Amino acid sequence: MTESSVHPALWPAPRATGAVDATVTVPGSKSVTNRALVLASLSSEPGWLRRPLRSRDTLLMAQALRAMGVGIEEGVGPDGSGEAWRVIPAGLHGPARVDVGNAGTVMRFLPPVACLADGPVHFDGDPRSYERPLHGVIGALKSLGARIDDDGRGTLPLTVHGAGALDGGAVSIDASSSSQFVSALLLSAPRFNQGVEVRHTGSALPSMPHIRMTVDMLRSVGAQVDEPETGGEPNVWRVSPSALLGRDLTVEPDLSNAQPFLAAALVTGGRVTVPDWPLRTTQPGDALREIFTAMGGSCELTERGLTFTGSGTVHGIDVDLSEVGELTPGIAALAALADSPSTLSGVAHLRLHETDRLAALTKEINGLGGDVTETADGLRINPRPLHGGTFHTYDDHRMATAGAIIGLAVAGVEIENVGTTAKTLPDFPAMWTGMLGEPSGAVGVSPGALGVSPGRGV
Ligand SMILES: O=C(O)C1=C[C@@H](OP(=O)(O)O)[C@@H](O)[C@H](O)C1
Ligand SMILES: C=C(OP(=O)(O)O)C(=O)O
Repeated sequence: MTESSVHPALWPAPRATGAVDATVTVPGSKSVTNRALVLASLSSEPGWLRRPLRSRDTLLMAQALRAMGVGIEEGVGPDGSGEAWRVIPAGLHGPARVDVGNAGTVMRFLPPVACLADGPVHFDGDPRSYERPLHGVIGALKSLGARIDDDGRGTLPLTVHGAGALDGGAVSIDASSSSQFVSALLLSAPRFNQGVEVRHTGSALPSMPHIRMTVDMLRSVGAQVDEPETGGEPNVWRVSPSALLGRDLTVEPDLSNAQPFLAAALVTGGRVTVPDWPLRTTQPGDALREIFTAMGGSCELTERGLTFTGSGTVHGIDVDLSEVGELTPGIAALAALADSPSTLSGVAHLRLHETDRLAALTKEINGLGGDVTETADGLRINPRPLHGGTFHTYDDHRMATAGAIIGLAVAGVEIENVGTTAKTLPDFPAMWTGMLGEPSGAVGVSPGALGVSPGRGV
């Protein structure tokens, strides 16, 4: 959690004075877009990616793959509907330079791809990328036959000396600090000479839905995957060597980015509809239906999408978020506005996300008068009346959206560097004010409609 010395403009988080009633079209999933880009680049034929997310993380992924020789062109999709990317695989080349920014998916998914390039690929990124764990990927690739120059700390920067191919085979890793280590090795494995067998040997593995997403997407392009959830050995994933198919894939809306909008319905006792919410998905954000229902709302999922309705009161919750860690900042924000205490557990690994999210949430919510305590693996949150103030984001998109949720109910919250939402949701400020019914922040909903519960601090 490093506070930047330069403070980009403060964004006055708009306060809701009534129940929201909005339909919010949420852009594509970061996790699906970046997996699809990698798989399409490794395929043996061109493919289409419709409604891809265009945000910092996905543009960095596209730029990196282009730097290695992949064609990624703008198009309108095979049936003429909607914006799309046409991905044209090619022999992967080095020398190349990859800027990972602070994207976990780019820094973890691409070193295995770079092993297949025919020259050196240098990886660098934001200062925070030097602190985020990469040891599982670096160590595994070295033991599978790769030559990597790194400084031995298990982080960036590094250079992968691609040899045009990688042996692959069996490897053991400790992925308790990030599920992305497992996903990274599986995604490129069909192109390794012997495929891969990845065995997780550490303590609990976080973010299992994201590993399911990797397995599902690999299977959808023709890869053969054996894994624990379909009868395989616990904590072991095997991918056989094979060619991959080019596909025409439409990216689902990012359900984790739907979180702040659904939260607005919960906080204001309003209603928000997210069109195209998938009926079946591996995205962890789908768990919001259950979590936010437990926190006081109700939802209806139809072919059209998800409609979530708040009751006007936010309840505290005791919940293990290990499977859905990226939802923690938004849930913590709601918990600070609730009518009873909350305990969020299973998310120690969030200390190594975009920032140390447990420290950042504690400091910023307490800075507004809250009562948040860090535990060994999460947060304990006692709701208290909050007051306005600056909510720092530490270059973390989900800190910015968490602050905006609090700002709905607390006057005078100002978000420092709301632009950091560009990591996965570049239009967030406009979408937020649009949801609230005003183009620029002042919210003109009739007063009195906002159900106020004791702990909310409004
Ligand atoms: O594979 C993915 O797309 C992701 C996996 C998770 O990472 P961790 O397992 O490191 O938490 C998640 O938090 C991140 O936002 C996206
Ligand atoms: C942890 C996250 O991102 P990353 O892909 O950079 O790990 C996140 O989006 O919450």
